[in-house]
Amino acid sequence: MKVVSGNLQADGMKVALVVGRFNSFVVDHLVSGAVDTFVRHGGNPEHITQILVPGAFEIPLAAQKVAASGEYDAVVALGAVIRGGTPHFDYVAGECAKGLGQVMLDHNAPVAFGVLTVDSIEQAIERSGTKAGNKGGEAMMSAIEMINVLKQI
Ligand SMILES: Nc1c(NC[C@H](O)[C@H](O)[C@H](O)CO)[nH]c(=O)[nH]c1=O
Ligand SMILES: CC(=O)[C@@H](O)COP(=O)(O)O
Repeated sequence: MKVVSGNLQADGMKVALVVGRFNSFVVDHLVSGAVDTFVRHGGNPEHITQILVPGAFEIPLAAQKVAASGEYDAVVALGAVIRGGTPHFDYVAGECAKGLGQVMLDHNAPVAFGVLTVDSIEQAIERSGTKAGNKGGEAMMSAIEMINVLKQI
């Protein structure tokens, strides 16, 4: 049996971070986690472009334009959607996830989902560099692995 898998070497890669600024007190830590992970795996921080958009709802459109440009090996989407008292959360988080999935398949390009979709500020803090890790770093790791595995298929 032949097994195809991707390693975590990021040297030579160009990555775009598409970042929703909403809840920036959390999102800033996701950005740091993503950049640290890229550098720890051999990537050059100068090969990262950060694109800021208002919130998670706007991330897919910017990600689509980035993917269409063909200038980057992957898009890493970062943001934080925190549930409030109305159904708003479901619309914002749902459209963000759906849109990013669509961009990935339409453009045949890796798109990593580093957007927190959480019920509380506590859950967001836990997942942005404290007790439950850093979802920005995890998303970057997935992007690196996907870039490398797709090269081999
Ligand atoms: N409530 C959150 C939002 N809301 C803003 C939307 O993303 C969007 O910018 C607005 O509706 C204008 O189109 N965004 C987040 O990223 N996180 C939230 O918790
Ligand atoms: C995720 C959201 O959009 C949220 O912050 C909105 O809060 P609310 O439902 O209380 O308006």
